[in-house]
Amino acid sequence: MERQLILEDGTVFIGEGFGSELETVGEVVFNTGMTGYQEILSDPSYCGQMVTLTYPLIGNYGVNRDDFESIQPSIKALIVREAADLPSNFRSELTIDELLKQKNIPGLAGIDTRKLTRLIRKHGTLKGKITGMQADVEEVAKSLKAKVLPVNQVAQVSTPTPYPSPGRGKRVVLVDFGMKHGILRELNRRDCDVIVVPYNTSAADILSFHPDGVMLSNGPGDPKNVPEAIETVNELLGQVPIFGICLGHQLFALACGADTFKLKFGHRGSNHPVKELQTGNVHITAQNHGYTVDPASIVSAPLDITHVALNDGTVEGLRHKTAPAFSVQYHPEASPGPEDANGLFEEFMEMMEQFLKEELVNA
Ligand SMILES: NC(=O)CC[C@H](N)C(=O)O
Repeated sequence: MERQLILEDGTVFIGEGFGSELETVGEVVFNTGMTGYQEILSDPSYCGQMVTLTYPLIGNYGVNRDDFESIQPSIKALIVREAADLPSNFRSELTIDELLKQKNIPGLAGIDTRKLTRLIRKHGTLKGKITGMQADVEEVAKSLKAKVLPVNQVAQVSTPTPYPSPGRGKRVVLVDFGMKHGILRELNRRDCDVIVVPYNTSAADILSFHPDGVMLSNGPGDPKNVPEAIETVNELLGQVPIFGICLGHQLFALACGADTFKLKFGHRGSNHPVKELQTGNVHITAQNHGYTVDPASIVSAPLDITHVALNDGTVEGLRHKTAPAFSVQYHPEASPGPEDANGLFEEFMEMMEQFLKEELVNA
């Protein structure tokens, strides 16, 4: 069925609807990964966003049982050049169309995704609506312009109650701001005894689990929309080793007195080069973020910049000057990949071990 994507600036893309027939409004962003559509559409950090994929053929290896990054995808819509309806892969269980129908997510195929991406790069992320052909373009564009998108996405995707993911090793409290399964998978692989807690858990409640370390997950939206978490991270500083990823990194920065701002069109893809300043090593990383830490604000914060993006020089990693705490803007858990930065989980394990030793010495 013919459907259209209307943007707030009045641009229209007419294509073929697939998946759900729902009408939907969201922030339109693009991801440049050549593979990984299943992980992208189930990454809770995309909550409230419509994602266009620049790779032209999506769905060609189907959807499998294992590669989801959350149980319930919270992406608003998927926009593609071509949706493959005959996937070919031994793991494939569903087509992309079947999955989107099952999860009630609209898809739009057959549009010029290159043109859409260039538009977003030029004007910055735009609000958009996927709707039927009868909609009045001018009216929709006007109402989109005036529309304020919801800001409570973290509350929507975080777990409502704590739950354990047991292991015999280090006890890690994982604060769930919209966690990708990949983070839990990496901690479990290292035999961590993980307790996943809601985003608004207090520092006292986190410490009551006697953790060896605290992990701050990725998540959707503006980090400034979760002030309670900034407060919590601030209280935890110095008391327990902390490792933050993406939204967790931004919350860590804000908790240390630094600032964040919104990028024009963000970083979303699987091949973003990041340089580690100390060694000069470059890692190719998976990224998905619209906000970033302001480097000018770090000068007066107790933080060192450890990593920078090679494409645009933005901050990609931070370390606290005195407390055992560090964070990265990119995704060491990869999912879909690449896995260059996976060693950061080892660094976290070592940091927890070191902290424990120092505590024993000082006891
Ligand atoms: N993947 C993430 O955690 C994204 C963080 C934040 N929502 C941003 O867009 O910058």
